[in-house]
Amino acid sequence: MDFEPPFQQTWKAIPLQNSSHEALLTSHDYDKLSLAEECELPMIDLSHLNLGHLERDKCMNDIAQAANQWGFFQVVNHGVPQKVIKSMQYEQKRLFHMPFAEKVEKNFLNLSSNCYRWGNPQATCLRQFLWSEAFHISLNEIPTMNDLHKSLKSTIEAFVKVVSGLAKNLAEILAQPLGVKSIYFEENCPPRSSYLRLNRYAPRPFPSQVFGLVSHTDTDFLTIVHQDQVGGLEIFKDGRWMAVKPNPEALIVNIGDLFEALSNGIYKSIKHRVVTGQEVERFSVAYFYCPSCDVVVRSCGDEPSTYRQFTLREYKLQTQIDVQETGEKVGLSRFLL
Ligand SMILES: O=C(O)CCC(=O)C(=O)O
Ligand SMILES: [Fe+2]
Repeated sequence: MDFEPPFQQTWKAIPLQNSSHEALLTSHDYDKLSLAEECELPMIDLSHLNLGHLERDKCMNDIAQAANQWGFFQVVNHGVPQKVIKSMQYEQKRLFHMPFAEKVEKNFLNLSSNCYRWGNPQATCLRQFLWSEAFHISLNEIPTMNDLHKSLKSTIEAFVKVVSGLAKNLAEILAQPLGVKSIYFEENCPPRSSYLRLNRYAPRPFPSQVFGLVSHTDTDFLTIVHQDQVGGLEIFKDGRWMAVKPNPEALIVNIGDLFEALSNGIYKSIKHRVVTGQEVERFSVAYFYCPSCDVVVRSCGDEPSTYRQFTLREYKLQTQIDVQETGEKVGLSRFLL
């Protein structure tokens, strides 16, 4: 197990006020995590976009409705070949199962130094600790990735190629009812401004649940996620946490903060988190569809804007400050008018 980051030691080193780590694990706060009810996300069959006018319009309407009412939906017949998904899963597992000492090396894969992340260095209490590791890769960096891992690089390239096309299509469909010009994404989201995140959620060594990812919203226009069959993704809907039922055929799509701002709150960037399993590790890959850092995002439509305009650069900077000061991202509410 030389690939496993030292989760347990780091977790134990987090100072506690009045309780022991073991006592906290059996406390009410931790136990109630397991109560999330399972839900199936709205299902969109994208093959309907290629049928007649009526089916196409209904499909587009269903997408906009899901973005408005759930902020999350799943798509099938999405055009990402199973072969590409399978090799992504294979390469991802191989990557995370490399020795921890290599993964933390500065020039590992020839990616930027903060690309590999594990745990949560900023955690000031147990509930902020993450029992997971990730490679957060700017698409900008992929061409210069280390050729020592050729098959990983070519798999990432193949995956990104199809998923970025899907992200753009979905964004354009979502833009239509808002009256946002269909060229908007072509103009503002160059192919290399997006991100890919490979996630591994390590099995937790004790019975009570801990987070793989704490509650958050995504900082992008939209996210496309492929998760394996282990489960653990939860969304906050109608005042409670609901567990997303895995579907082997589907990709998950969720609205990010930038689309919520652009749509003036019509599409919802909702909170989600990942709870880890006890016996098995879980893998997921997320594609974050983003504009260039200096594009000004402003709300569309005739209604008074809920949020002031901002750039992604500004938004990320604010998030960094908030995380440093409070341990958490505050998000869109920082930009309320
Ligand atoms: O692992 C998942 O299912 C979700 C990942 C996620 O929310 C993220 O990377 O932002
Ligand atoms: Fe997320």
